[in-house]
This record gives sequence, C-alpha cells and structure tokens, in this order.
Amino acid sequence: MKTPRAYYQPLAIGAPAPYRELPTRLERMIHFVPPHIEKMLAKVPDLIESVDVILGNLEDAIPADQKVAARQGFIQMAQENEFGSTGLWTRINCLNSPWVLDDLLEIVPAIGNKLDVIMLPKVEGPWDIHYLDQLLAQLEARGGIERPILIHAILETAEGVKNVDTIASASPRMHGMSLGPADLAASRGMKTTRVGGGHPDYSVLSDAGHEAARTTVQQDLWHYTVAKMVDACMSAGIRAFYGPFGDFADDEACESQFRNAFLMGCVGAWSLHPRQIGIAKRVFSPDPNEVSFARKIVNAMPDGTGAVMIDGKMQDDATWKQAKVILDLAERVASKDPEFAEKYSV
Ligand SMILES: CC(C)(COP(=O)(O)OP(=O)(O)OC[C@H]1O[C@@H](n2cnc3c(N)ncnc32)[C@H](O)[C@@H]1OP(=O)(O)O)[C@@H](O)C(=O)NCCC(=O)NCCSC(=O)C[C@](C)(O)C(=O)O
Ligand SMILES: [Mg+2]
Repeated sequence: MKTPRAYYQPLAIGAPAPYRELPTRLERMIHFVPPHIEKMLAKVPDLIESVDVILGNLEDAIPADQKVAARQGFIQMAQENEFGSTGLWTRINCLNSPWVLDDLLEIVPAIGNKLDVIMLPKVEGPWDIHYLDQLLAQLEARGGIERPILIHAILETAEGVKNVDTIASASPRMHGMSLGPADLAASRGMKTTRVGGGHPDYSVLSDAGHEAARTTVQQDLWHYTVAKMVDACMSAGIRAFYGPFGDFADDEACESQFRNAFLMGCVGAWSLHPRQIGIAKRVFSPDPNEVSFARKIVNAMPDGTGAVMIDGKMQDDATWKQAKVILDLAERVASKDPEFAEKYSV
C-alpha cells in the first residue's frame, strides 16, 4: 500500500501528474466500433455527434487475423476526427495476449494526446492495474503526453469480482469499471449462453397452496455483481457501468437491464449496435419528473438541512443529497444534450 503522498506522484519522470479528481464527463453510453471494418469507420463522424463515448475495440469480437488492422483502423479513426466533448476510448487486448504490447507501444505515441481512457479487459487484481499504470507513465513521458490516460477495468472474472475493491483503488489513473457478463459467466461456471440480461430459469416460485396457480418471478442474475461493483467504485471515487446487452432483438429487456443498473448507481452502459444508443440515452438521463421533484426539494431546503414535507413525503438532509445526485446529473446531461436541456428547463 502506497503512502498518501506517493499515491499521487507520476510514475515516470516527465509523465503528467495523475488527476486528483476525475474530469467531469457525460458517459451515458460507451459505443463500440470494430475498427478493422472500413464501412464502420465511415460512420464515425456521425457517431461522434450522437454518442457520449466512442470506443475502438481491439479485443474480443475482433478476429485474430484482423488484430493489426483493427489497431491501425483505430489510430486512423482517432487521427482523422475531432471528438469535441465526446470521449475517445479504446479496449486493448488482455495483458497475457500476444497483441497488447504493440497496442500500447503504437497507440500511445500516435494519439496519446487525444485518447481519454483505455479499457483493460479481464482484470484479475490490482497487479494488472499497477502494470498498465507504470507502462502508461513511461509511454506518456517518452511521447510528451500532456494529460494522464485513464484506465477502465472490465469486471469479468471470478477473481476480479473477489478483488473488486482493491482494483477500484489501485491507482489514481482508475476511471471506472464495467460489468463483463459473458466472460464472467464463463469464468464462474454459470450455465447461461447469454451476453447480459436475465434468465427465465433464475426465478423465485411462489408458495404452494396460497394461490390457484403458483407463479414464478424472474430475478436479476447480475444484481449481486452490479451492487458490489457500484460500492467498490463509488467508495473509490470512480464510475460504475453496466456492460453489453447482447440480444439486439429485445430492446425492452435491454432497457430494463440498463434501468436497473442506472437505479443502482451506474452512470452508463455499452452500446454495441446503433439501436442501443437511444436506449442508453433514455435510461441514463434522469426522468424530467424526477428532476423537477429534486428541484422542489433543493428549493425547499436551500442550505440542505432540516425536515420539510413535499407532496406528502418527508424530506431531510439525506433526501437533499439524493436530489443533488439527480440535479448534478441533469446539469451534465443538459450541457451536452439540447433535447434533454429543454425537458429539464420546464
Ligand atoms: C454484431 C455486429 C457485427 C452486427 O453488425 P451487422 O452489420 O450484422 O448488424 P445490422 O443490424 O445489419 O446493422 C445495421 C447497420 O448498423 C451498422 N452497425 C452495426 N453495428 C454497429 C456499430 N457497433 N457501430 C456503428 N454501426 C454499426 C451496420 O454497419 C449497418 O449499417 P448499414 O445499414 O449502413 O449497412 C455489429 O453490431 C458489431 O460489430 N457490434 C460490436 C460488437 C462488439 O464490439 N462486441 C464486443 C463487445 S461485448 C464483449 O466483448 C463482452 C464482454 C464485455 O467482454 C464480456 O461480457 O465478456
Ligand atoms: Mg469479455
């Protein structure tokens, strides 16, 4: 464990100082682009306008013989576009793969000053973060990179979940974490072939004899992991995200999973297909009615103390803080998204 002073020291001479607070960004969806496909790259300028984060994926879903093309496509995509307030991320290959070293050695010098976040897959423990942290500092120093590139871990192994707290606080370079339900299911030996979402057999059966017909209610397979991830992230001052939802044909189920994650504290989710962008936007922007109720609470208790009644409901210092969470998010959303700015101003 580092001393508090050492924690914030750059890890290489000439590397930028780590952030003490994360930059404020709106990150309702992390949109995945496969950068080895020319047709997809052509869509990037339009995507920049419609998503909060655009990510060039280099890891799983990229065929082994296209890994180099994907890396080159990502660098080209980063060089040829201006991203403005839209985040530019990449998901590199995992640390034990034959591609990861070249991913880093080529990407950081070429576009390190444009890159906001590196997503690191299959993180098992803080040692994975420490390795990448050190290497990034060396590359930043050598490449004259002016601000630190952040690390986002995917929570997708049983060991990673076990070590989630120490991963979250492993470095000031940590940006946040996403649930990786497909690899995690495999790693845990869960008996599902789905990418995220529930399962009809994971349910609770009502008692016999109380109703004419017994009913079952499907439960959320990911509740425990998401809750654990949110607590680890929020206590470390970093952000939690739901990951991918693989059934593109079931928008309702996608929206329901995203909404559960939003309610539990996640700030965003992944979009793998253009149809999921709108779902994430809808879910991870607070409901205008909730925003107007939150405004009532803050207006009724300007200094955040005391107890008042609003519409029959008790409000006090704690509900003031709940209201602030919603209002701060609404402000971030409104500053980027005119559609919601209008909805929140009424
Ligand atoms: C699945 C695929 C091949 C279906 O792509 P398609 O072209 O067959 O689908 P489509 O429905 O026919 O597409 C309609 C239109 O949308 C376009 N389109 C489609 N997708 C995108 C996209 N992402 N971004 C931008 N445009 C996209 C597509 O090019 C087409 O455009 P067109 O009408 O002009 O021809 C495609 O959607 C895709 O490659 N998506 C990303 C997949 C991916 O990145 N998977 C890995 C992340 S999940 C994961 O790794 C797990 C995790 C976390 O690690 C763990 O849980 O363990
Ligand atoms: Mg995975």
